[in-house]
Amino acid sequence: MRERGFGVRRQTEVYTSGLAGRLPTVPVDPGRLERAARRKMGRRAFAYVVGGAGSESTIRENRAAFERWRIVPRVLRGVVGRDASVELFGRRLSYPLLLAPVGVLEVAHREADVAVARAAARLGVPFIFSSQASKTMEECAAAMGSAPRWFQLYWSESDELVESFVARAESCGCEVIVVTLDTIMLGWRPRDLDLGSLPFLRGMGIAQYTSDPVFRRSLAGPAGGASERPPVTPSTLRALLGLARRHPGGLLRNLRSGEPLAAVRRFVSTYSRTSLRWEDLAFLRERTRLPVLLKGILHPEDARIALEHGADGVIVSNHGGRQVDGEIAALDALPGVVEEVGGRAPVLFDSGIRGGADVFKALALGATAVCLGRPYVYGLALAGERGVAEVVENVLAEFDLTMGLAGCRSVAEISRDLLAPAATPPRGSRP
Ligand SMILES: Cc1cc2nc3c(=O)[nH]c(=O)nc-3n(C[C@H](O)[C@H](O)[C@H](O)COP(=O)(O)O)c2cc1C
Ligand SMILES: O=C(O)C(=O)c1ccccc1
Repeated sequence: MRERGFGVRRQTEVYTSGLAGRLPTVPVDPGRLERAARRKMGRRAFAYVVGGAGSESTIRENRAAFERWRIVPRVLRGVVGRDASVELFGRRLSYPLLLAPVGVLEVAHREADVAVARAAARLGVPFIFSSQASKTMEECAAAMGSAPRWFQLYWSESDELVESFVARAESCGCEVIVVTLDTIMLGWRPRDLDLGSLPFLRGMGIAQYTSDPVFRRSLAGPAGGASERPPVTPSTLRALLGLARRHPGGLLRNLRSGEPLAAVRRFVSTYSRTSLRWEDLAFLRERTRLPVLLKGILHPEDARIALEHGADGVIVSNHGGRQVDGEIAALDALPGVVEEVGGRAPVLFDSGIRGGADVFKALALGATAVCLGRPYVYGLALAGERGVAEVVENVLAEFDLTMGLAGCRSVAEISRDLLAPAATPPRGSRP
């Protein structure tokens, strides 16, 4: 989509617009970006996005791990015409970057996933649709033309729902199914707990479910709970009003039918299957010809078992530190997984990518490509589609510059010997 050298032109553009007195729409510095989003977003919304499990030591560790590696550039290598493209599952991508699946994007912006889909399509960066999206995969796909998109699956208790999601993803033109394995239960998140965010979040991020024929059918029967009435307290009334407003079918009719509440209850009881085991992957394998990628792999042994069970690749990730407090930094887990996989399949990476130099380090440690998470959500909160596009462009521009300044003309040249361990342990690190 974008030609080579885009990053360099972009940097020139940034300076030129700076000279002309024009400022970027969203802060370029990741720390300032996060702080600007905090000021703009409601406190529950921001806490949900920024927050993590327990003491948030995993979030800090994700960043500290990047600081423990330093880049050792090579010079005089002729870096004109740099090519940052990579081939992934039969498609050549201009950059080794994707947008991570992020649920509940309506907390950041009214247009939510659709704004992200438009920005991603404009840049040719694949967008991984979340199972917990605020807009349906069909709406997002329609906003993307033929640009690349993938689908992330939370494996439901219901086999039929899993089948339906996968079939819908295929018809929407998704090219890869990503199965997230680290969130079979939601982590312990003190920020959300202390703010009492549950009623705020209830009923959000369930668009893929409420638009699904299998899910809707399951609401009709007695088990759907549509006939149950909650006790009416001010807080249930507020939650119900919010829910009814967010669901198609008119406020009053919705409230009378009890359907929104039933949908939430059904969602909570079916979105995830804690009994899932390796053997279950065969079910998915039999139902799709798309490549299947397992997200949330940290142990090298699990990477090996994943390939034995027919996975087409893995994503090394700790869910941005949102699931297990005290977990290994995703970047520290990367080399072990890369070694175990031994080039047999792509190894993607996320958790802690904040700028282009981070992309470079992850690639030097063996990642095939990386996923950007929270930063694009902050761009979305600040300026919708344009904000997302700017955040992504900034990461790409910095990556392109880092490549060139480190003496690399292609992604294949980003090798392990261009990194050295930091001589001193990291002091504070940027968020
Ligand atoms: C608000 C929020 C919601 C998320 N929702 C999902 C999701 O629905 N599915 C999923 O696989 N990962 C989800 N993730 C995890 C991201 O895909 C990714 O692993 C994580 O954001 C990477 O960490 P980073 O943002 O610190 O770089 C979510 C992350 C955040 C911050
Ligand atoms: O918050 C998350 O990180 C996430 O992945 C999720 C999981 C289930 C429901 C909503 C979000």
